[in-house]
Amino acid sequence: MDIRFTQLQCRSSSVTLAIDEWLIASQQSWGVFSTEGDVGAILGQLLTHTSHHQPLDYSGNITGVDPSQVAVVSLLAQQALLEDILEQDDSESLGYTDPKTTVFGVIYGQCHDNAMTHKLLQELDLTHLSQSSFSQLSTGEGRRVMLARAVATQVPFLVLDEPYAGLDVHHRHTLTEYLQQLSHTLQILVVVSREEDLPQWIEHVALFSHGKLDSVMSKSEWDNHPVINQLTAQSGQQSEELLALIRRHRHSAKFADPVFELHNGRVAYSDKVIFSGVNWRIDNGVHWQVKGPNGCGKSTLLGLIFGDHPQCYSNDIDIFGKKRGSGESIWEIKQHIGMVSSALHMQYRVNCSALDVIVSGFYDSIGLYQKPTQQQVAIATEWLAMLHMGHLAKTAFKQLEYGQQRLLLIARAIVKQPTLLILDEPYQGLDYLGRRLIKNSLELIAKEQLSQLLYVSHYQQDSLDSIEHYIEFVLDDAQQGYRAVVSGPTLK
Ligand SMILES: Nc1ncnc2c1ncn2[C@@H]1O[C@H](COP(=O)(O)OP(=O)(O)OP(=O)(O)O)[C@@H](O)[C@H]1O
Repeated sequence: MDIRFTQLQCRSSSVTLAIDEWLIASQQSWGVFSTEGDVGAILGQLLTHTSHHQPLDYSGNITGVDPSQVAVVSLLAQQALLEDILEQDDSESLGYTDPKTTVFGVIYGQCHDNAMTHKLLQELDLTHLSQSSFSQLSTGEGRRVMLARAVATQVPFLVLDEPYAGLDVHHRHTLTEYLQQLSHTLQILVVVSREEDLPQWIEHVALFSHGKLDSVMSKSEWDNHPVINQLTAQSGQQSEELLALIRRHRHSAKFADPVFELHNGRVAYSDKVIFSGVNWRIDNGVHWQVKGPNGCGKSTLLGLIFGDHPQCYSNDIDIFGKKRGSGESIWEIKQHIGMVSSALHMQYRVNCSALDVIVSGFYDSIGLYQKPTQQQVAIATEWLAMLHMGHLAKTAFKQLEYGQQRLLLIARAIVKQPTLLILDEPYQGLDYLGRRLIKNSLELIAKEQLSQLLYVSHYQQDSLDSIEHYIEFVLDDAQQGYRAVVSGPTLK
């Protein structure tokens, strides 16, 4: 397809996109780097004539595109599919068998071709998950299914919005090679907000700044472009301002030491053991990063701490000085914990306003069901301004782009300054500046001990200087599933 954008101006309630002139010539694949805003989501909607919220309002021209021949992979599309599948599985659950939409079914549903489905399962390292329920997959597993599903549509043009988000190092590497192979037969638009995610094989790069197409260039020109240095300088000052806000409202609380202890932890499902023999203690004031490949059980482990994993009562856990299951209420525990994760993002399906989402952090609720105090509203309003979302205070959470939703959920987790701040791949969907802002702020929160961090990210670049303790899951050939290796300066 020869796709040409001319004098395009696009505006939705929450984002804007502007392109004076851009030609994606037939056979070309492009990398798109965006400093700010959900450019990938809007491009995907424009090229497929679909909209997740209200129809997109735009002026100018887009020529040469056949929307039925374009497929999009994005975090928002993954979220929407998951919601549909949960609804569908729920509505079928009145029967005697446990309904589940399998990974195989999700891919097969697009091509109705057994051989192709098996080939895609193999190419994307999903064969072992073929009969797993789509809704129970880990984040990285789900991302790979979304890509397989898009390829199964057999359209000649793919828009991949942050295709590497949530993938572990190994799968990021294999995906790059896989996309290169695909690019020989179809056109791909890879939209990223991390400079290291632009595949080396990409020849053309479009740079978007503040939602506007700033320039187009070759990959080698991109490699020497100064934009990253400029952005890094810009984000430093903003983070200081955010920390000043957190400091202004800081309060102190005393907690038992250790904060959390898991003895011989084990999580298993009928068909597999995820991990076993996990012994882990979180001492007061120590920050931890949880590491390991997709599907090893990182989110599961954090769910045991947070208390929303069904197997948290079958494990031997002490938290905040109490044995779990000894009569404590889940709210007693949760009031000391702030949490950001893809699972929470998925659960946050109520339709409250952007401001209320942040306020709901004071009550640990999904949605807001109590009348907040004036001070709580004032603090949440300050947060919104800091995130450049003041104008969206009354906009419904569901109307916002995925990255904006994620920023709100991060603010929701931090706003009450919890003892434990659990950040399970917090940056998913954030643009470059949003990610820098949050990363710098977390670094400062950790350094000043404003909260104790439990942190998951697959990117080496996301490492926080203040985190020196690691729990890493490694596959154990001698036993089924993973075991955990803990390391850090105060541990032997
Ligand atoms: N109800 C369930 N039944 C069977 N398997 C499940 C169920 N729920 C989760 N799993 C599996 O448990 C494993 C661990 O999932 P988890 O989300 O903890 O992984 P993770 O380490 O956080 O992965 P990622 O890096 O992709 O986020 C995955 O393989 C997932 O498919």
